[in-house]
Amino acid sequence: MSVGVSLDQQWARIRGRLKDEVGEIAYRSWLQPLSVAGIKGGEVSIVVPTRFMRDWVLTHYADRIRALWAGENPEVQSIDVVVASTSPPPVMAADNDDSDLQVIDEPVAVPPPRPVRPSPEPAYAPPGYGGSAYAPPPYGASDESPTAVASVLEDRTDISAPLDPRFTFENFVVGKPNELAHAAARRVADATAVTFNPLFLYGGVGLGKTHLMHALAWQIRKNDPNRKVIYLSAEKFMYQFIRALRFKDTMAFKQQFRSVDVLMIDDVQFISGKDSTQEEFFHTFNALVDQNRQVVISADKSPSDLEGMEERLRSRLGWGLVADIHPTTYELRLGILQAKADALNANIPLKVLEFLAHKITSNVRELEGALNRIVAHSELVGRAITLESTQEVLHDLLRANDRRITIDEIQKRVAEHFNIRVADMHSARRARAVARPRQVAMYLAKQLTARSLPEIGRKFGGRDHTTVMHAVKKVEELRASDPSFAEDIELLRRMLES
Ligand SMILES: Nc1ncnc2c1ncn2[C@@H]1O[C@H](COP(=O)(O)OP(=O)(O)OP(=O)(O)O)[C@@H](O)[C@H]1O
Repeated sequence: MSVGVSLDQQWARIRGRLKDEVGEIAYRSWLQPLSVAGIKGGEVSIVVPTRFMRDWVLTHYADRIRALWAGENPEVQSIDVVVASTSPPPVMAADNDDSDLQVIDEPVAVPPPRPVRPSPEPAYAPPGYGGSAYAPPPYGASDESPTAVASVLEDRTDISAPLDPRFTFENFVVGKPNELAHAAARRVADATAVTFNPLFLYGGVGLGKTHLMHALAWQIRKNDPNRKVIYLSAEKFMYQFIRALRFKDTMAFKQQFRSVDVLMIDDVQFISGKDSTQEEFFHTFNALVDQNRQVVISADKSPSDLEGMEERLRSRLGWGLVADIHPTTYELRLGILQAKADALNANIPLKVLEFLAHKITSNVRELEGALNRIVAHSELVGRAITLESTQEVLHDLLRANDRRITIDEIQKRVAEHFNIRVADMHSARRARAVARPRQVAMYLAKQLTARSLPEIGRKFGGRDHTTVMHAVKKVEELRASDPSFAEDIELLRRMLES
């Protein structure tokens, strides 16, 4: 039949339209590997390399492909999507628009299934058939790279990551900054029915997200050992997914993840910008939530702030309960230090713990590291822990933790505290209600930053350094004579330092 070439051209045009409509990444993932075997009785046969891809194309793109075909060729009424296999398909190469397209009169011959797991090869490219029709799905952004895939091939451990025995609820110290996240994790762990789904925990580095996730998983396992809980990092999720693609094993991958009672994914920000992993994650997530299975996610930012995440995923992640872990306060740091010192059975003077809680404000991981260092040092040299030895042993860490508080921050905090406008810090107004907070801010700027008096003056509406000196003196006097004023200042200082 002479229509072969025109069918070829039609398919090329349809592919062009699809690419424009769905975008480069989705096109390369799901549509580029498609090829057309022919047309028979008004039905176009489309060949895909895997069953997973067939399911995907049928659910996501079939209607559109059919409509585009009907637009191109009035003869077309339906499409059929079939899985190809190891032998070269009797079709045009998806990437080779010059090849002739055969029109077939027989149903597409579907070659026997390919082995599910070819033996791992060092090379990234999957074994293609005839080197033509199959283009490996792209792995989203550049990080999903051949090297990543290669390293993943070695990793064939259980899908759930091991839980750290130290990360339990019993060992988690609760304070204001983490009380909501802790209560939510406890509720989910002890609930018999799914309450909020997903539970989304977020907070800065080293503030206890992983600890809480593990604690939750331990608790669920303890309450009901039959519940299937999978905990893993988003990074590992991505590697598993890549490996599944690599081995054409995506159905097993899906089944594994979609048959759990509780799915916990840590550090989900890792898949930002990795579009194909996000896509898969999104579907896994939806499938579980639809079946009323519990999903728990952690991240370093709130769902709405996760850049590089697809909008629909971000909004879906925020549907349940979003609980944040705030930076630690002095009290929480001290509480954590005391708990860890007890656990280590170490005899550490309270003033050393207070000193550490005051100085190491970055995160709990560093705080713990500092404690371990001074304990180890004391054991090695056989001397008791003192404030002096602590300062000596930790001098590098302490320097790095010298918080650089800015004058802007001080002005903002003080203005908030006294309920005045930040602009009043710079204004010429002399009313007491404004002038006193301004003096407090100047005083704190002198105490908490390394700025000189003239520099501070400049930041307060170009005031003279003598004005700053006067403010510092005045605040010191008031602190000495008025305990509630002194308390206010102390509170502000702590807030700024935490
Ligand atoms: N409230 C707490 N009580 C006791 N230990 C804590 C607390 N918060 C954090 N930790 C400890 O601090 C360390 C770091 O915590 P974790 O690994 O959970 O942080 P994270 O928020 O997951 O960090 P990252 O963002 O790097 O993944 C752990 O050893 C953890 O046990």
